[in-house]
Amino acid sequence: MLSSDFSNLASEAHRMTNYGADWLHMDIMDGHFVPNLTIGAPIIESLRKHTKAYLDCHLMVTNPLDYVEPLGKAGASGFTFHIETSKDNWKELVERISIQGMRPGVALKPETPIEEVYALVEAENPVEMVLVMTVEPGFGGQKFMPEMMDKVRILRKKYPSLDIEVDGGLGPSTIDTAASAGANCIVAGSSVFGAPEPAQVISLLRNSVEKAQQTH
Ligand SMILES: O=C(CO)[C@H](O)[C@H](O)COP(=O)(O)O
Ligand SMILES: [Fe+2]
Repeated sequence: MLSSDFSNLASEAHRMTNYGADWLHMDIMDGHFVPNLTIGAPIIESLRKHTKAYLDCHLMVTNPLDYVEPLGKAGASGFTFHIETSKDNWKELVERISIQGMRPGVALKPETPIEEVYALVEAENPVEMVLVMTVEPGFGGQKFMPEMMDKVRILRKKYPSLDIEVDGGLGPSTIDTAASAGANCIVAGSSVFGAPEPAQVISLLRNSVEKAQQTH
């Protein structure tokens, strides 16, 4: 939703779910962890009144713990924090996210090694999704980094049933690379919002993932 018209968020959300989107990816940025500022819990709360869609919140903030309760109460569905901000308190974070009824996920920046998330996937209270950033976090419309696919391949081999999300620069020209590496949750902002027929792009992305899953 980073590429949506923020002044018409509810109608943009309806537009995307009608076009076939399964989830709405909500980029929460604090102007500190990343040099951009977007939305927070009040806007998620407002949007929740207009849609039943899964709100997949991606926390690009320095203190994700501060956002758990507000976002849980606002009706967020998934809460994905960055490992770079949470090396010392991820266990507490995951536990509190689950208590708030949200699905915990962990994200990693391009320069962060994949090994840093293994403990979170293997924990007693594990994260349920790993988000592999395929651009530097902060802005939409950047170029996909194919070299991040090594991380996706390693994760898919190690954890066959894990949800692996890729985020940044995904669209018709990059989806096959991500899908064949093993990604099954695809975030697409500019390629969908910028398309003359967004429904066609969404269906192309889905088909690519389903085809790759059949051949795995
Ligand atoms: O987390 C993000 C940026 O930090 C966005 O989710 C991501 O960039 C999606 O936008 P696009 O598809 O335009 O690259
Ligand atoms: Fe994102």
